[in-house]
Amino acid sequence: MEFRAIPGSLDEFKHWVGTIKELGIVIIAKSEELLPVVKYDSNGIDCKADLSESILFRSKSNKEYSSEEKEREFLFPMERALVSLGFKVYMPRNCYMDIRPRSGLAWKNGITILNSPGFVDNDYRNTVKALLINFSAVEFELHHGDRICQAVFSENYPIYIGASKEIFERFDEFFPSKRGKRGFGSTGVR
Ligand SMILES: O=c1ccn([C@H]2C[C@H](O)[C@@H](COP(=O)(O)OP(=O)(O)OP(=O)(O)O)O2)c(=O)[nH]1
Repeated sequence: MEFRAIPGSLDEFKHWVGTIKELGIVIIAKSEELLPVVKYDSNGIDCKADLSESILFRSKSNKEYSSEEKEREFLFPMERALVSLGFKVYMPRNCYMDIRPRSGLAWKNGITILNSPGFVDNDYRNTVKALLINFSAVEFELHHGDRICQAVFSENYPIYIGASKEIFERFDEFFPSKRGKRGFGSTGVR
């Protein structure tokens, strides 16, 4: 898989984006620290936990932990958490993205992706998220920026990757779609 840096400034990006739409995948992280880690020798990217976004927990425990300025959170045994990955993605038609567990976390800590593989629709424009579950008997400590899952694409397009808060926030203006920001059961069950 081929990775290329994208223009960082908003003006350059606006100019560039028109020509790229059918040619490649675009990943925009909210900040440099949340840029997914590119693995040149595979089709995957490692995605990081963004704890500055709220996490939706379903707790089975009565224990309470205070998180230190959202630098860390605890995932209790059998608890699930919807964790933001701090980036948005655009994919050309027919391409989709899978969110998959990391084997090391599953083996060492019992942490996996509950809806594995998570399916990111081609027209989804919100922050990509990971639905984690702790299948171990002890709580798991999660830190901001931890690599918690990996993403793979269904098609072999070049991947244009960069970090910009401004572009991240205005992402759906550049890549309008019918679904927009809706996901996670937005269409109900009937
Ligand atoms: O691991 C995941 C799974 C889904 N999503 C987002 C992108 C996806 O396009 C959207 C909807 O996912 P899916 O179609 O699997 O869920 P649904 O329950 O059918 O939701 P909807 O009714 O919104 O289609 O949620 C993620 O960010 N990560």
